[in-house]
Amino acid sequence: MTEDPEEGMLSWDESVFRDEHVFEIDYVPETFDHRETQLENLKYALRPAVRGSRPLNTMVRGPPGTGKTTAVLKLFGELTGQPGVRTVRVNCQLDSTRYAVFSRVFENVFDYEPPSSGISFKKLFGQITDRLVDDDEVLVVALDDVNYLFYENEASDTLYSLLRAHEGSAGVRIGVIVVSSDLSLDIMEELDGRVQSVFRPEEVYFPVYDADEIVDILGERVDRGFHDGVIGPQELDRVAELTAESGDLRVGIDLLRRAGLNAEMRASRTISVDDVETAYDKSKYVHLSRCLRELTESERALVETIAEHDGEQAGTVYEAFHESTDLGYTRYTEIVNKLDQLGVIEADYADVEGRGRSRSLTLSYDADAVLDRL
Ligand SMILES: Nc1ncnc2c1ncn2[C@@H]1O[C@H](COP(=O)(O)OP(=O)(O)OP(=O)(O)O)[C@@H](O)[C@H]1O
Repeated sequence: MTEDPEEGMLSWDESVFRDEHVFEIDYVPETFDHRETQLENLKYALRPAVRGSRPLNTMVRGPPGTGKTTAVLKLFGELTGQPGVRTVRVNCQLDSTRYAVFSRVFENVFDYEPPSSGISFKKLFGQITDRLVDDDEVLVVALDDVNYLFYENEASDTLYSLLRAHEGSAGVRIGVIVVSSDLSLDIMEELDGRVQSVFRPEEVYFPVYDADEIVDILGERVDRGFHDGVIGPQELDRVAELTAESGDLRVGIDLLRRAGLNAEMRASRTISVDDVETAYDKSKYVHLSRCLRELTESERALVETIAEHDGEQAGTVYEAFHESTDLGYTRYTEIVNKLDQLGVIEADYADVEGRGRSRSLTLSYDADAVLDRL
């Protein structure tokens, strides 16, 4: 499409963006629609903290990009204004051991990092709990992406220390929110018996947004991020439709930003459906990268094997997988199901001549794109 130089061309200081920052990954949105029930349930669990009591522990689950972290950040933001309540969000991908989690809590409580020479866990723990008691503060810890603590075999110890802190030190009140997007991980099942007996969390589930909800949510971003009239309803619908394929809102946000950049590249003031389609060639990988990021080593190994045997029967893939990892069939099937559920692969039943029904395993993305991101 060509633009009239007088009317449509963008000069250097012109942009389709009113505020490009709202399309960035760490932007916390002002409005947070379609999560009323989840916020209510989380508030219910946290309310005792405001009254100076130990909050209820909570388990937040749901697929990637469904607003779990944002919900926690929003509520923590509100609680920060409340006297006697301290909130700490730990990203367990970065802090994946008990020591690292408590170091992060220490840093929040004391406003400086624990000594780099290293002190024993017991000391670290003691200093934190003493301070909380002295300051008469209730502590709420959100363990975001808690699955990483499980991968490192640190989950039970970490939760045990947090949940039983009040036993060793009178007056300590700590509540825990665990957040997980790994739906194949049975958190309760994986915890030691000693933790299971003290951890009876409230459960809050975050389902994927449907296309109408996505239009609503992204419409808000559009209003804040683009100048008026930059994207029309038809183009926004297409963005929502493509986002709904994975259900990961990050795809939609990235798509809007890239579509805006594409429009600017054509020196246009408005985004066309074509700008959206071209942007999707890149934005669709936002979800893939998010999914690959959280895979364990054996899960990655299977993705790699499937990439080398794309579209082949599950039995054939198993042989190659077993050859390279020595893992058995049960584990193999679990991983296949996880990858299928994440949308990284499609495991479809098909009739195979002479062998009855068998599953064929196909990557949902281009094999090179997957291997590049592994
Ligand atoms: N209801 C909503 N309104 C506005 N923005 C939202 C909403 N839900 C999610 N988002 C946006 O979508 C992106 C992903 O959300 P968030 O990180 O909270 O998801 P998540 O469920 O924690 O994902 P993951 O499990 O992958 O960590 C963020 O940029 C967030 O701002």
